[in-house]
Amino acid sequence: MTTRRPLVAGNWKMNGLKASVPEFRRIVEGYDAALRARTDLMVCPPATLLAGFAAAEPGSPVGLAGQDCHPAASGAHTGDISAEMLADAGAGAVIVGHSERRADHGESDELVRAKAEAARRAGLLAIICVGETREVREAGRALDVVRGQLAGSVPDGADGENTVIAYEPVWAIGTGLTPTIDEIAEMHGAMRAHLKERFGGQADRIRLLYGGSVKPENAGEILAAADVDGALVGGASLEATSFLSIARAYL
Ligand SMILES: O=C[C@H](O)COP(=O)(O)O
Repeated sequence: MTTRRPLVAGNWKMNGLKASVPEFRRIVEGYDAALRARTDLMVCPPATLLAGFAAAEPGSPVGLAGQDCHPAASGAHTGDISAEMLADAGAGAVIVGHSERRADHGESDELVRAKAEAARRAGLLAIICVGETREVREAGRALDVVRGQLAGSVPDGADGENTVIAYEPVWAIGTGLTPTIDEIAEMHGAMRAHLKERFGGQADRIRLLYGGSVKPENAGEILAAADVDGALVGGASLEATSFLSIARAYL
């Protein structure tokens, strides 16, 4: 049986200023030997803070990640940031295809896949997000829709070293609502089965995170669900205390 090392990643979204450096430091200080032995920890700050966080804690065991990247390495793309730039700023990973980007910027599966390929080109771990809307779940089509997103968004050659998948039901993000543990396990099992059809044994090495209203109060139950290899945390990652408390569910 393959052992997957858990990953707890904090997506700060469009939150944080230079004044947030001490909060990041508290996360680094709280990532003690016991936690390090059990789980990877990562913070995904706004791009403006990446280099500052990296400089504030050089060599930190807490990973840093971007929240998006352009498919191209460089060029005339005003306002965009490439995977290479994120790597240069100190990131080791990048989130692609978050539902907020799919909704706010009309990102398609094809574009998300190109971004994941760009992440690999730059040597970054791609955290590829998928997840259904409330309407889709209520219509009983959640599994099919997420399988379709995986088929379209995950590049060929994905493996445990270059890819993490985050299942984030759109209706659970920032709402305090979560699927039942059975629903989470069902979805993660379906995602694993889909990845196995395409990638064979490598699928057992790809970590599947759950995201959507993960809090210290529900982390223990969610992180113990079958085929859940960690969490992508939004709001509760902004404070070191709550973020670390979620990671401590692994102790
Ligand atoms: O990327 C993180 C997710 O969108 C979850 O956000 P949330 O924990 O605030 O619900």
